[in-house]
Amino acid sequence: MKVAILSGSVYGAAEEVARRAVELLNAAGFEAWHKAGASLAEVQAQAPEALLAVTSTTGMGELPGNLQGFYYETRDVFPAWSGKPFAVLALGDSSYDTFCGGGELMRELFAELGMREALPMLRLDASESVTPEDDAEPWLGELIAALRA
Ligand SMILES: Cc1cc2nc3c(=O)[nH]c(=O)nc-3n(C[C@H](O)[C@H](O)[C@H](O)COP(=O)(O)O)c2cc1C
Repeated sequence: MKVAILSGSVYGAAEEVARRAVELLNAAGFEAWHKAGASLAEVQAQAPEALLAVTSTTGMGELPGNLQGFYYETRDVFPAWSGKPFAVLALGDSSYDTFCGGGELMRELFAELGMREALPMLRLDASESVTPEDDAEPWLGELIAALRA
C-alpha cells in the first residue's frame, strides 16, 4: 500500500518523526513517500492509498508554514479522496490552550473530504518529552496494523 506522509514543522521535530514513520512503514512492507513542503499536485502524483499527516503547531493553534500550502490547496481543490484512510500525528505543547491545534486542522480537513480516520490522532506533548520520534513508535505500530486490516 502506498502511503503519502505530509509533514509540517518549524524547528524540525515533526520532520524527524515523519522520517521515522517512513522507516517503520517501509520496514513493514508499505511504500511510504514523504516530502517536506509537498504541494497537493505532488501528493496526487503519488496516487496514495492512505495519508499520514505529521504536524506540529505554531502561533496560536496554527499549522507550520510548510504545511499551509497543502492545507489551503486541498481545501480549494477538494480532491476525490473520499473513503481513503488517514491518520494524524500531532506534536504540540500542553502549556498552550490550543494544544495540537495544527493536528486538529488536518483532521477536520481530511474529515471534510470524507476520508476515514484509521486510528485516533496521537498528541505528543513537548512539555513532557524531548524524543517524539521514539514516543511515536507504538502508535506507528498501531497504524501499520490498522492499515493492514
Ligand atoms: C512560537 C511557538 C508557538 C507554539 N504554539 C503552539 C500551540 O499553539 N499549540 C501547541 O500545542 N503547541 C505550540 N507550540 C509547541 C510546538 O508545536 C512544539 O514544541 C513542537 O514539538 C515543535 O515541533 P517542530 O520542531 O516540528 O516545529 C508552539 C511553539 C512555539 C515555539
